[in-house]
Amino acid sequence: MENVSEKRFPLNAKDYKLYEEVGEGVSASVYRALCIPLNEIVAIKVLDLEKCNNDLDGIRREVQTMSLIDHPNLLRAHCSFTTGHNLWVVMPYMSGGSCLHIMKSFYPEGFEEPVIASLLREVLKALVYLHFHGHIHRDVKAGNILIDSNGAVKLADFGVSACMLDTGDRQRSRNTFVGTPCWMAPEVMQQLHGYDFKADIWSFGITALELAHGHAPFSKYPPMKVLLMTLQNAPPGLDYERDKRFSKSFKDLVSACLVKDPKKRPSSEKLLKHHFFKQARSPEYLARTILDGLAPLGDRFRMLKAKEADLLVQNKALYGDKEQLSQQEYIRGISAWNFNLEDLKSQAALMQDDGMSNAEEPDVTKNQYNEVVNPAEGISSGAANHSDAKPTLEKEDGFRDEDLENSLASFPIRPLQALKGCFDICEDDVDATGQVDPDQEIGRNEGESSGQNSSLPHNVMLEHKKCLSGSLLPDNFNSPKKVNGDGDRDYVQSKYHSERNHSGPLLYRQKRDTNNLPSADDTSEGAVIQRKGRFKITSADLSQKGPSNCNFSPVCGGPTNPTNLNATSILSSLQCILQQNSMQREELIKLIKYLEQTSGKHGETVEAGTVDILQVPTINREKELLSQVFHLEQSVGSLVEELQRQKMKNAQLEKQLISMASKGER
Ligand SMILES: Nc1ncnc2c1ncn2[C@@H]1O[C@H](COP(=O)(O)OP(=O)(O)OP(=O)(O)O)[C@@H](O)[C@H]1O
Repeated sequence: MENVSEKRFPLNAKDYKLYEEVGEGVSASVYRALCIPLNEIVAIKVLDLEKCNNDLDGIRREVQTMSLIDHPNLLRAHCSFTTGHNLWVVMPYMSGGSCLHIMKSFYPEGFEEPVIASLLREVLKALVYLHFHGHIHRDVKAGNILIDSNGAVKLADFGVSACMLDTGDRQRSRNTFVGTPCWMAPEVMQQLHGYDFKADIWSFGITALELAHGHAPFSKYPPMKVLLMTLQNAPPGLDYERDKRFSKSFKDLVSACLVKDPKKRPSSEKLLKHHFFKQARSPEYLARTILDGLAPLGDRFRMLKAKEADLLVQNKALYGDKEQLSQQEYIRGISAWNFNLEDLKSQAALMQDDGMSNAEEPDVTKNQYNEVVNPAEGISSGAANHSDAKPTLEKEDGFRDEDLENSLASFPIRPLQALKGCFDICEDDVDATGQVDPDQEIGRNEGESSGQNSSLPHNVMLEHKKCLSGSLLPDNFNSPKKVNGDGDRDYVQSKYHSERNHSGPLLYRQKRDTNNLPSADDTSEGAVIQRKGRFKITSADLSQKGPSNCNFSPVCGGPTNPTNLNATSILSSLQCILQQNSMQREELIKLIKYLEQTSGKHGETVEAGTVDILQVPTINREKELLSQVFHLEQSVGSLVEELQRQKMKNAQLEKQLISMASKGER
């Protein structure tokens, strides 16, 4: 590996003496160390390559970026090399640690404005440089703003940075899902049109709020909720009332960055000219103000770690391992947030009930709607001036149930697919087309009516659901179109009436078939002779014979003029009844078998009883259906006869017309 610094840093582990740990990330631990030959204190980031989930490309990218950059506000690597299964990245030691650590230890309520301005200006300079060279940092946050003993500020962590120019076609926007949820721009979450440098400007705005409050907006929420809130709520901002201590220019800066439409965000270059930065001071000022009297970084890190461990134990009792672990990573502000679909689902489920009682962040969102634009100064605070802020009614927590539902319905498809490459997504849940597993759909749609009998095995449950839902015909039987809305309502009604008129399922089928009526031009069954309502008589029907005069109401579910029906539809109805009958039998037999098996342990009595109960109605129903079939056959015959008569009448009329016409010509 190369050595990129002017000084030649050795590429051998034995030339370094590792001291205490001073930081920890997802895949790395950072140590204070001594470079023995140069007698210089350095920081060494030790990455366990075996734990990096084969993301060697990402690591190579980080190291490359760290080596190539050359800007006083960017943390540059002295050198890097592998030792055993670890990668060591040697870099300048930033003894102040990260802004996040400093806030956690001494400024839990955030920094004063001049400090924030001084820090942010340095970060912005780094972003101007990165963006100019085609890089998006993608992980701008207080945890990645490091300070050295002199108050020099450096933006660190290129673990997730991306080069906009690193593909052959010089793509203009990225399509990957990286970053830390709280700081992540909405377009990065959405994955609709990719994203660009402006994603860093959003994160920069969130970082500004983080430095002002001591934590990022929504940081108390589970990641899934953060995603939804970022996408749906008005952008967070400085509150007119709560943040009185901050200037209007600061509020303006934040609201300029936190606009959902990336095009409306200023570039880093433009932002650097913002009047907010007029109050930025020198590194010495920072050193004097926020570093003075701080304990050594290693000690602070140890204390914070112990604090987090306590929190972990407390949370364990409350949430259980999994939830609490992701929260813990979250609290630490780790970038490569490792979630999977199941986590998201369970977090989404938690959201519905948690009441958000311990939430403090929603105030920000809620208050945004109360914020007033100050026309005199042309400055607004918070979301009031965000064109994309939605002035809808919200719950106290700033979160709307309908929105949550809508979002849950739409959200998982695209972002989660995009996430597939980056995180551990359960493949089974979303197929390649983004379709939901039909089995799951069945469970979701029919679960309520079926009462979710969990004691039955899955295959029996599905069959059983069909029985309970009225029609024993499969949904797509003879009718590929699914009936929605009123069609379903009719179906539901029919199932309750099916015992009385024995026409439930058939009625349903007839109704469904109306969705599939051929168009006026459809002549597949012969030319249309007569059309009444949804029925038609075609020339093909006229060739058939049979007895006349019958009543079709049991089949059609209501009084119907038999001349309105054609023989084809009646025959298909008869076939339908027969098929339905045999399917009913099959399913009943399956149920009986299942009950026989499961009740085996209860002995003979139960088994015999079960069969009796189920067999009696089956036999009765079969008889009724057979007699219906007989009636229907008669009806078909009479209809065909009637049609024949009409046909003859027509022929006679036609003859008369022809003879009258020929007389008229003469
Ligand atoms: N050069 C340094 N000097 C002092 N402390 C450092 C240095 N580099 C990193 N740290 C500390 O170590 C922590 C973790 O480092 P880093 O962010 O590079 O790891 P990571 O695995 O990329 O973490 P994350 O993904 O959470 O950003 C930092 O938050 C910081 O507190």
